[in-house]
Amino acid sequence: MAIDYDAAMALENLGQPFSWSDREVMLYALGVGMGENPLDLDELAFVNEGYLDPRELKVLPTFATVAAWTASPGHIDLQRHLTVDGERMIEFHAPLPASADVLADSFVASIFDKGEDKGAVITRRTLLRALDGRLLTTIAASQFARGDGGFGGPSGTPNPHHPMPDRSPDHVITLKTRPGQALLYRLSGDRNPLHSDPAFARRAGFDRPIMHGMCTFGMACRAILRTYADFDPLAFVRMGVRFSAPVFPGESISFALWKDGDVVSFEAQVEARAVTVVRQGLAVLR
Ligand SMILES: CCCCCCC[C@@H](O)CC(=O)SCCNC(=O)CCNC(=O)[C@H](O)C(C)(C)COP(=O)(O)OP(=O)(O)OC[C@H]1O[C@@H](n2cnc3c(N)ncnc32)[C@H](O)[C@@H]1OP(=O)(O)O
Repeated sequence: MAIDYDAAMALENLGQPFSWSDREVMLYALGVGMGENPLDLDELAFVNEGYLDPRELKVLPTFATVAAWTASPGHIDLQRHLTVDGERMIEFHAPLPASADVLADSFVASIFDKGEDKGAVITRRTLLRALDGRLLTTIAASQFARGDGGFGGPSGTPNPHHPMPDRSPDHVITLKTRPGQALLYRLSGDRNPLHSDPAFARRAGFDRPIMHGMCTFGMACRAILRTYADFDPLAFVRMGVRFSAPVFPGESISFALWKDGDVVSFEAQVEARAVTVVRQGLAVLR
């Protein structure tokens, strides 16, 4: 069924409650590959509560992407198996605590028609607030619905293009993923069978399950935390990416990073296949 543009744009859902504890925070950090080396004390701080002070547990900023994973303005009828994550942009207004009760407001921000042979790009915006009303994060999540183009909506793009600097990267950080990483990551909320069920992945045109875009996003955050933020989760003001090709669990991802003032630009490659999997990466640091 074609997207009903006016009905979809009117969707909103205000004040949906969510909560998490240190268990969800640690499970998420494990899902994006932290704790592989239990003697790496910098990453251990994200997967292990402090023995002397449990408040020492650090929260990865990109935990925001799963903290209210099921927050939704309402249903849009899409061909689910053909829908992939296209882009993400998060604004970090205040630190996420290691356990919290929050409220989520969700809206449809835009829907662009890329044509019948390409798809539709749907962007949902979610605002996470503490119970006292303080804004914690704003998340703009764009999905590329490959089977739903040509519905007659406006053409355009949700986010401005962020070009990479015209010089060699200042740093390249290569992070390994494990063959079973998506099976662990999905327990943080996104149980889309595209990441776990080989038959479902084949229906979508992939010869095996692909990695969650949000897992790659969390790994980019790890690379930036390590390289430019001294593992301080509070350093992040904003972070965004475009997913330009799928990653398969088990592959190594090389993050190319540039820093100009407070702005980190980044791209990611799976060098073994010579494919750029993340483009237009942007992180603004305090
Ligand atoms: C109801 C169900 C909800 C499901 C929620 C899903 C949540 C998760 O579980 C799903 C996932 O995590 S999927 C994994 C992560 N994502 C991916 O791997 C996608 C990788 N990207 C691609 O495959 C292609 O870029 C692809 C396919 C995205 C686009 O490739 P092409 O068709 O070759 O596009 P191209 O010709 O390069 O460009 C056409 C127009 O689209 C714009 N565009 C390209 N990539 C985009 C992207 N990633 N996001 C947003 N827009 C994008 C281009 O700019 C171009 O626009 P215009 O014509 O206006 O210039």
